[in-house]
Amino acid sequence: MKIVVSGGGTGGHIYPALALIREIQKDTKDAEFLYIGTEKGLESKLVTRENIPFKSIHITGFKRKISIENVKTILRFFKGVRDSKKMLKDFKADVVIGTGGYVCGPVVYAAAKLGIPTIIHEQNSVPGLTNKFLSKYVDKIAVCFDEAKKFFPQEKVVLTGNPRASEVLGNDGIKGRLSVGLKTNLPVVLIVGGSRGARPINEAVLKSLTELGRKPYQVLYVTGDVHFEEVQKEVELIGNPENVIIKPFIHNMPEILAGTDLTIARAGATTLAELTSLGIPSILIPSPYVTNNHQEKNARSLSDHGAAELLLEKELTGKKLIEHMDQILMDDLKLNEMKKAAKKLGIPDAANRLYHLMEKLVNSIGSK
Ligand SMILES: CC(=O)N[C@H]1[C@@H](OP(=O)(O)OP(=O)(O)OC[C@H]2O[C@@H](n3ccc(=O)[nH]c3=O)[C@H](O)[C@@H]2O)O[C@H](CO)[C@@H](O)[C@@H]1O
Repeated sequence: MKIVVSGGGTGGHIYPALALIREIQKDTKDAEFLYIGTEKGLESKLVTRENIPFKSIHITGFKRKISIENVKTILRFFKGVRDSKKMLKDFKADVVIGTGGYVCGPVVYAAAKLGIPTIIHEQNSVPGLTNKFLSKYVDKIAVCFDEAKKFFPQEKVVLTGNPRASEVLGNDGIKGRLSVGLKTNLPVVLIVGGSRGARPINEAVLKSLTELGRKPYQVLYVTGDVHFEEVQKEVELIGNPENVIIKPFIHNMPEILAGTDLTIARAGATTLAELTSLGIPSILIPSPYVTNNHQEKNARSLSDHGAAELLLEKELTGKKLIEHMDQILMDDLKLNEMKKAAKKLGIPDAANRLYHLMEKLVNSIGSK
């Protein structure tokens, strides 16, 4: 089977696509893949390092305000559709799956117009602009939250969960810890601001750095690639405590998560799928800068069930961060309750569910 996957911009759209590819590769040697993304998005780096054939189109996102840029985006969209059609025909795609981000718009639309079976995967509880647009044209819509169903045509929607939830299972946490220089005998707090890092989280962590150095736990603090140098400069002035390891980006996140006791993160949907699948307690600081405030809604779907604590960015300080961490890590009962609550919300077989949906769709169309 020839499978085209498209999704990009940020890790939250790319890692689910990669996890689906790996699930299919585990099951069959007969699948061929083509990933269509943009050169500028994180996908051009992440996909090529996995040795998956990658092609790009040029496309930008819509601005919410009326602007001349939007006219250019419309022109780029139609050019993107033409380029995608050519790529899909040359590759002879049997099915096309979009995992979100604006690059999916022209690719999945082109596939639908060519009569190729199409699926979109929506990670969030509130869908993005591209998936809402595409929902009219695609055959199936895979969602990760029941709350997301109401935004789409009912006959197309299936709850699959996020394939990344499956991929993070069964990894070696000790190997993960050793890979970044963490000790094996102390609890680990992972601090990460989503795939691109988050300045407000970085500021709060820097304010609490000295205090963190006195704690009976260790911290893996991931700054985000673009913020790393700036953070390092500050750290040189403050001093880097021995129990705090600082990295720009983590490429072996499944192993790292397997060795993590508590996570402090933004509330990107893919991160949340990983945390619930593994049953990792978290303190979530949703980004208020996203469409329809969807990260807060994502976060509440965990915090309402006791799987996470919600800390709004407007209330975020270094002191608050440490208080929350201490309260959870110093209380075994609470930690265990949160673990159990998180695990209950996970969909660990999500990759298989999405793969199955894809196979069923291709077979049903093939037999018409
Ligand atoms: C600002 C923005 O628009 N963010 C969106 C984006 O977030 P973002 O790209 O930050 O997505 P998520 O937090 O959902 O997922 C990040 C992914 O990157 C991985 N990772 C992260 C850091 C790192 O160093 N290494 C690493 O591998 C995580 O394990 C996870 O698989 O997509 C999500 C999923 O649609 C949305 O919910 C978010 O609102």
